[in-house]
Amino acid sequence: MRKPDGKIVLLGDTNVGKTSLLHRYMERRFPDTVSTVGGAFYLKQWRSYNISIWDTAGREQFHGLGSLYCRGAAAVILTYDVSHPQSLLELEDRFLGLTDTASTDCLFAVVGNKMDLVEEGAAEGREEDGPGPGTAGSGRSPKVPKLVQPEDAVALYRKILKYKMLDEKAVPAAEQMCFETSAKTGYNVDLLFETLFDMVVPLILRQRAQGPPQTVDISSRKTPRQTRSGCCA
Ligand SMILES: Nc1nc2c(ncn2[C@@H]2O[C@H](COP(=O)(O)OP(=O)(O)OP(=O)(O)O)[C@@H](O)[C@H]2O)c(=O)[nH]1
Ligand SMILES: [Mg+2]
Repeated sequence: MRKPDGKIVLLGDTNVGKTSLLHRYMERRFPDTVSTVGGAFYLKQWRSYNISIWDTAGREQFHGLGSLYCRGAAAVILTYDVSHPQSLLELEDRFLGLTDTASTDCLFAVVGNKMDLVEEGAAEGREEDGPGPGTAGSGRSPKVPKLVQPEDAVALYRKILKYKMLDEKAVPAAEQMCFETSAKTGYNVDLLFETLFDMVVPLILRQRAQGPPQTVDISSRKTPRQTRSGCCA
């Protein structure tokens, strides 16, 4: 298998729909899902580049793995559920810190999923393959109030930039990086992934131009003298 050229990671609380979004994009389906254990990835060829997309487990017990998956990531998709405000708060409290291991010029997308569930006309798009089985996904679910607004996602995006000490003018605008999606209907799912792929490609090219990461040749270093106590001098 060819080494991926770039990596995108999905993060967010359990049940927000990370696995479903990835299935919808890669397999064009909305299958029944089980809560993810650990993580899994898909490889997507985008133009001449291989991009790995990592699905992570949102459950607390797997939290420690998040920063491992984020290592060197070119983009992170922070996912919440538009009918569940706590899932947006969790992104800041529990998940943002995991991205410290991502690439220094990592891009961030903030994604509100399950738009089909909320009382708003926007996500009433055609279902690509009809309703599939599953709890929240089966049949026509009764609408619930939309409890997280796009402005809340934009506010989180600004907090991310502050946390990362990034200049707002040097990164994509919040409006470009905050999405509302439905894995069930497919609403905005292609837009989300393909916008990110296009943004990640220049990053890959930049990394290639800079060459491989600087390494230290430890074989050429002198062995430190040992002191009597056995410590290194
Ligand atoms: N109505 C609706 N249900 C969704 C949507 N996306 C996911 N679901 C449902 O929400 C539940 C959780 O979806 P998953 O994709 O497994 O959630 P997850 O974020 O991967 O959860 P973890 O793996 O535990 O972190 C499932 O019952 C899905 O069918 C959506 O866009 N609309
Ligand atoms: Mg999952």
